[in-house]
Amino acid sequence: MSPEQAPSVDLKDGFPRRIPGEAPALLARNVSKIFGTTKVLDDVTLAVMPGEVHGLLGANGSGKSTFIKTIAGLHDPEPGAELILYGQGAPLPMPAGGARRLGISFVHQHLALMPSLTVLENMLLNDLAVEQNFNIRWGKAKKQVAETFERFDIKIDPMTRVQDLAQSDRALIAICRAFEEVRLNAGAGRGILILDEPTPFLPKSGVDQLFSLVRSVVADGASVILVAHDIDEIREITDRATILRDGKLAGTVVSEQASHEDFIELIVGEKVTMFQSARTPDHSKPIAASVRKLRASPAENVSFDIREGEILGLTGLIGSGFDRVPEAIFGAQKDSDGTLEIGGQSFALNAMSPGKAMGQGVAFLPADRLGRAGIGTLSIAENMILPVMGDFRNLLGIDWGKINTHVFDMGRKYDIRPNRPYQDLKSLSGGNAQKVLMAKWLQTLPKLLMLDEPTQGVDVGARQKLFQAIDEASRKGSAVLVASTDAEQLAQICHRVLVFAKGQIVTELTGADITKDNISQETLRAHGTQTEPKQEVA
Ligand SMILES: Nc1ncnc2c1ncn2[C@@H]1O[C@H](COP(=O)(O)OP(=O)(O)OP(=O)(O)O)[C@@H](O)[C@H]1O
Repeated sequence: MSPEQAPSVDLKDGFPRRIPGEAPALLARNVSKIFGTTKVLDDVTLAVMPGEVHGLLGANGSGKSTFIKTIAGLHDPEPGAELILYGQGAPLPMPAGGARRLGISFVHQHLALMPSLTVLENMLLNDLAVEQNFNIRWGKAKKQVAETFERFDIKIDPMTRVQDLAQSDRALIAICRAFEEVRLNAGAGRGILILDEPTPFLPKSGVDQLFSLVRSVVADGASVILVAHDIDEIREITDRATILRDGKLAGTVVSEQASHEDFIELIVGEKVTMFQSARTPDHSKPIAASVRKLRASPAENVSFDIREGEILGLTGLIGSGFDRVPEAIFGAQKDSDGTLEIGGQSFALNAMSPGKAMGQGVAFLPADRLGRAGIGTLSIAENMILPVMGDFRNLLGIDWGKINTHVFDMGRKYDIRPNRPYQDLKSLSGGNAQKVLMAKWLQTLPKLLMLDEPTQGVDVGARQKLFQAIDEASRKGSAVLVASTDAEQLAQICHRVLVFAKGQIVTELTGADITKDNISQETLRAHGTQTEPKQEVA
């Protein structure tokens, strides 16, 4: 945001005002929410000014999504809550469709897209909910969506089915739909766009694209609330930020006046020691797995070895093919080719299956946590216990008492909140669900553990615990393959990082060269100046 666009800050009452006496675009006061016996929001007040980008931060389970879903009308708040938009009282509980009519649009964590419908149908989903299909002029709608995509520089065919899109493209569609809604429904110079963790699925270029859209929306006078875990992103794009801790307001800060450490302390409530791996691969350890001539479009002719106890990062821009590698090794990717050597045997990847891979001690945690990685309608215990169910059989069948004790201990170890083994996975906050799924695989001590974006949506404090757990698994002998676009995460945990461009490994970083800046630079450089690919890395 340029200085003339940025709202000036009047700290007398904590609200930045562009015009003296200007009312907040959104003022939510005294919002509380109780689920069962747990108060997950406790008297939260948030004010967002016209033209402001306001960050909303907090540890996993601190209540951010619940707060947003309350504004959206998906949850009813406890009595006493108030919502005031541009100085006018608005209904709370919010009736169905009410927020949209009042010019508030949302991108929720689950994106609210229908995978079996086309991109075009998804762009019109809210209209489809209120209009008969034949009332929609499809030709005109297709043209409008094409124009919108052009304005947002999105290169996706509107007739593609959403189920065929990468997660990052799905996020762009949901974001684009919300931006359009605000523009069309709110009226000139108004509107509130609420983005609940839109960035974890986006590559760096997508984040830049999103931020330039955010800047253009607020330059027109609309306001944006952005929920994110990435403190650097929050400091880059927001004017102010509100931090929730255990459902309560921990503070509101002017973003450029708060340091990275200030944010961490407000989020966690204490200082946090950042995890850092030793970054020294042990070359004396035997090779745990060898991948040869792997092909899984766009990955092509990829070969590398991974040693026992090694944490190997795979990275690149989205579309460079690095994220296809774990899927292909696990037999979860159709039309892949090449071989995997593990445990003294060689497996053709075109005949690989998840069952075969697991039989060889290979575990894989995909990024899609409530799609392919976990089952939302099953409990924490059922999800966590699936790969080790056999250990809990006795003569009478499955010993659920023993399972609950084990899952509770794992919950304590990985800081899963709430630590209730019988609770459905889908009722956990995004980050806590991810901790359950990580624990599920870490407990099996696999020969080869493959993680796709393992700490997506996990807060800064819990991340350090997961990094320690990954490190512990590697010290016990697991070879760990981490596919991620998160350079900071890779720099914290990896012993070696392979950078991909156009389907090939083009750079290898080891030891002290593994820094956040180096990984980001190499990723961009590899994309722009790809020369001779490295065919084989050992
Ligand atoms: N429908 C529900 N039923 C019971 N508990 C719920 C429900 N929805 C949320 N919770 C609980 O409310 C608390 C706050 O969850 P919420 O999703 O708001 O956290 P969050 O701050 O958005 O976390 P994250 O960063 O992990 O997304 C969590 O303990 C969660 O388990």
